[in-house]
Amino acid sequence: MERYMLIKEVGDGTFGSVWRAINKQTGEVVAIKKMKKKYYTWEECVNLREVKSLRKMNHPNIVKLKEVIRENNILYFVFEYMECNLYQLMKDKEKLFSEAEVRNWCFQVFQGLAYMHQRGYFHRDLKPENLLVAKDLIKLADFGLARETSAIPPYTEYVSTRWYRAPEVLLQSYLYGPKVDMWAMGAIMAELFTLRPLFPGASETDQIYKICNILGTPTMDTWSGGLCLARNINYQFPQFNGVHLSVVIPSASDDAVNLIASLCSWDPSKRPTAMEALQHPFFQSCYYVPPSLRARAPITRTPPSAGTKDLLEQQTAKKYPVALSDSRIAGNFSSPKLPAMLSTGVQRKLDLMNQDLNKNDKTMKSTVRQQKYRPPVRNSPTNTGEKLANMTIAPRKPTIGQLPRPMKAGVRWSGSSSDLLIRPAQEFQSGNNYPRKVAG
Ligand SMILES: Nc1ncnc2c1ncn2[C@@H]1O[C@H](COP(=O)(O)OP(=O)(O)OP(=O)(O)O)[C@@H](O)[C@H]1O
Repeated sequence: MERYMLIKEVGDGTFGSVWRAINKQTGEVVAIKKMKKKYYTWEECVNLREVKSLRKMNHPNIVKLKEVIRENNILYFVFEYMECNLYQLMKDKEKLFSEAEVRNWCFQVFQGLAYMHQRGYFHRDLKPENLLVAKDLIKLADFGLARETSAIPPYTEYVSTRWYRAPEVLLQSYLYGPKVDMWAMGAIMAELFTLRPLFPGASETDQIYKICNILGTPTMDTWSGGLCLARNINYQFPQFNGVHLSVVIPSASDDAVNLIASLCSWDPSKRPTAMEALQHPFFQSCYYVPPSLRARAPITRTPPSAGTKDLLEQQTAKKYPVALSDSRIAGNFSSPKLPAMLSTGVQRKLDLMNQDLNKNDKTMKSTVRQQKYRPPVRNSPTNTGEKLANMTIAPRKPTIGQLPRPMKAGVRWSGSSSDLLIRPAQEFQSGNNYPRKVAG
């Protein structure tokens, strides 16, 4: 560790604190995650999920693990450094992000996800804090909960931060898969548009309540498997008709709303894969023609109906999807100031995915924000957590089209989930000191 000089703490997670540091020999700025738990042998370290999964991943939208160091029984991960996380970008934002910005980020995240899902991993804890941003680049981080899809269920331990937790996980399915990441992305994408969490549940029960409130109660048609899961744990869904997502996310285009709606399908099998999401019309403009080709070829967009094959054919034809959908950003590609990672990594994205498709058959089948974004306290991840088992929520009076009340700064609540929806905003205490901890 003497090779590194720690500069400043930039993050304090459940498992470790993260520092901006400098490699004294090379001058390179890195992020060093110092694990809180002590590690007395190397075997313990190499078996860590974060190590096992990350060392196998090499993708421009997945944060690069450079080195693992164990010194005095303390474990350090050395990562490439990223400027901030997506939550930090959202929390102080006064104006909404443009759709082009949302599109750019989401396109990249789906590429990272497509890559990791194809390699047989899923993340399981996607949330804005785990999406790291540097300029126009965004990368998946925090693989502490990543899991191999080939791992044998049941998956019983704690999974994912509540607000982004898929309904099958909330209902204690032991057989969930990569589609949990797609659900989380639907919730994150909506949050990028509104700067407020889509399903800010105050507890696991309230989490399902909030989902029902927006999506409508699941039915045999929309999610028969979910009704079984609920029955298994003696849980009764609250009754809601739901609202159209365009009402909840008014600034999003029809394409964006359509994609979010399919990502947030109750039934995991109805959610698109990451590869399918990349081909959604919302990303139609995300195809970048390198400057060298611009004079010769017009930008070709992926037809809305294009399948994987078409997409891959387009890559072969050197139409690089780089999630840079406006000309200002695209122009940056010819800039000599462009960071090396942009010039090398980004254009390889779908090429890498293409390789993986062939190689790896393990693939499993602008308005000012009205309220400051101040989520509630959350508990640390826990294996026990509160459970829905044996808990029955009496059907509440159906409230057609009722939306969660905008969250006030520092909203704190006690009482039932329904209170949250009906209490006047002024009853909420205000204050800005709420840590964004919603796990459990
Ligand atoms: N490579 C990086 N570059 C810059 N900042 C980083 C980097 N990695 C992590 N961070 C910052 O540190 C925070 C915590 O990191 P990380 O999520 O890996 O820790 P954790 O203990 O696993 O957290 P969690 O409580 O989410 O499980 C991130 O939200 C981010 O703000």
